Amino acid sequence: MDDAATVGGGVEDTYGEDRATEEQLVTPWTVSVASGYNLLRDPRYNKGLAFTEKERETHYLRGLLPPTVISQELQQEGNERLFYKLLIDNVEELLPIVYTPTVGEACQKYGSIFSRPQGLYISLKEKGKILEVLKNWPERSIQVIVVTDGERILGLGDLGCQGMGIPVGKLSLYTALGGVRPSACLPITLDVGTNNEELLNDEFYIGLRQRRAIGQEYADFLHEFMAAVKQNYGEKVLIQFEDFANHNAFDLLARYGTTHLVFNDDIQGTASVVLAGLVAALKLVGGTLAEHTYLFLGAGEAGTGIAELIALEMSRQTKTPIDECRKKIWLVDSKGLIVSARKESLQHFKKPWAHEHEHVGNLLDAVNAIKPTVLIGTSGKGQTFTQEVVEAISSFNEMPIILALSNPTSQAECTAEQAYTWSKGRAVFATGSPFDPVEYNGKIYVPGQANNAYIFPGFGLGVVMSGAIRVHDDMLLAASEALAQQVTQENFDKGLIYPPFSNIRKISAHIAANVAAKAYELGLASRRPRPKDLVKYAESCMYSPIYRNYR
Ligand SMILES: NC(=O)C1=CN([C@@H]2O[C@H](COP(=O)(O)OP(=O)(O)OC[C@H]3O[C@@H](n4cnc5c(N)ncnc54)[C@H](OP(=O)(O)O)[C@@H]3O)[C@@H](O)[C@H]2O)C=CC1
Ligand SMILES: CC(=O)C(=O)O
Ligand SMILES: [Mg+2]
Repeated sequence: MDDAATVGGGVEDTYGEDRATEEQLVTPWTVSVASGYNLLRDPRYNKGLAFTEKERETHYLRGLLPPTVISQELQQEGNERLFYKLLIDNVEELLPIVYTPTVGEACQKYGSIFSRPQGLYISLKEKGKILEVLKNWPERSIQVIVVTDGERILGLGDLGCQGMGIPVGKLSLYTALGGVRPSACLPITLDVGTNNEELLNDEFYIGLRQRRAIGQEYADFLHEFMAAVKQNYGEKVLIQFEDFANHNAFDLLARYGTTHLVFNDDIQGTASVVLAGLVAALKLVGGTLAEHTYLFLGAGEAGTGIAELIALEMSRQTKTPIDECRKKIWLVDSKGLIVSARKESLQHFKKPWAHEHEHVGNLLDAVNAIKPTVLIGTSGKGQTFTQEVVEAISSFNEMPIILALSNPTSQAECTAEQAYTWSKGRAVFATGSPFDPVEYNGKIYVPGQANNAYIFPGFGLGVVMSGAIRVHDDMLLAASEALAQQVTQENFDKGLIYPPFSNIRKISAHIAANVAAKAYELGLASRRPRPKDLVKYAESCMYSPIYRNYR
């Protein structure tokens, strides 16, 4: 039986209050019905001018609102359902505000804009008491946690405690794009200090003013957190690691992948979305995955994560050992091309990519030496796909595939305009942050957005709705396949390798269904019986922001 299991009469004892002995501490939660002024101040239940006459009468709202009653569609105020309705109905327009690039700026300024808690802050001060801190969060039935320690926020570096904007933003997409209800989502920032001097000296900084904990201290803190989450929410809560630095991210995933339901969005979600884009791109440029040659700028979480999933899919398709497939993929890091002579000094996640080749010191030389058909930027450094680089890859490819994945916009390896102009309109191009369409030689080019936001909401829904207990690589491939299948001829005709975000709820339902199907096939799904039509089931599970009627 798990920790949130039933007691005596089958009543759920989520926080163990009924089972607690007299010596054990319990949290005195109360539940009350909101009415009057308090109801209007509660973002979860407030409907503002959309309260009906009857609701105004029964909930003591007379006089607190002007007399007019208007529909949700016309409302201009702020509450949770209205927020999600607006976001879902205008997703393409609002994504850049809720998500990259604006979320990056919000993190940079989080100290000055902090007003109310949107998630849990768990700092080193809480060591030994993390379970108690989790119990302070008012929601008990949590299905998805996005957690960061703020060390690699987008391509903006260490933003410490102010990284909270990322879990908050990601989880709002879980709801808007994937239909996971907001009350089941919990954003968490683990504050283990920051090495960002500017923040340490900023009077408005909201985090601990100390340098980052490392080594055993860090590992113990994370271990307490992971154990507390499992104890409090059970085995089936999905823990999404987000924007950790790579020296911790790979280890955390390996360490907890066998004991918890964990997913690293930067390594795994990004890999799944990029593989989908590449599979779709092949319809435009021709060839199979194995017939292409890949060069990455950036060999961290995103770069090596994508490389590994491409190699895995290639290996499945060609029935060739994965080691052989890896040889089609090359990566450049801050020291140049990753080659076998560097193997000893490489971080472990780079070692599989250290192929036989002479030293190459920079990207341009690597492009000319490797002659890739696909160039992928995951360096977090802006303007690194220079004119020479784009011209070089365009000189030996009719249609080079160029993905500038680094976020936010300021860190993109090149802009859409640069990619189309320098490739003379021949590049199949997508970016991590959104770029407007570009007119080149009288033709309009629409860059797609290669961002893990296509994958994680649907992936998470699939995991949650099937009651999966572990994440398996095949579930990432399933998500990727479902996304690639959603690209229509109309999208291809515009040069797009991703479907528009305006259809994202439908796309997410397909991704969720494919992921759930794989979880059942692998014996990892605990929800029985398996729903027959998983797409319909996914749609039926999705949160809708339409106002509910109050008694
Ligand atoms: N579009 C999307 O969905 C996603 C985009 N990203 C973006 O990708 C970027 C990287 O993220 P992530 O992989 O997690 O970061 P990491 O820190 O793990 O990796 C960065 C890599 O880039 C290399 N690098 C840095 N500067 C240069 C340079 N000037 N020349 C060559 N290589 C360089 C680093 O080299 P070294 O190892 O030598 O230090 C490292 O290998 C971020 O901007 C992030 O926003 C991430 C996830 C998803
Ligand atoms: C998109 C994302 O996860 C990142 O840039 O880190
Ligand atoms: Mg990220």
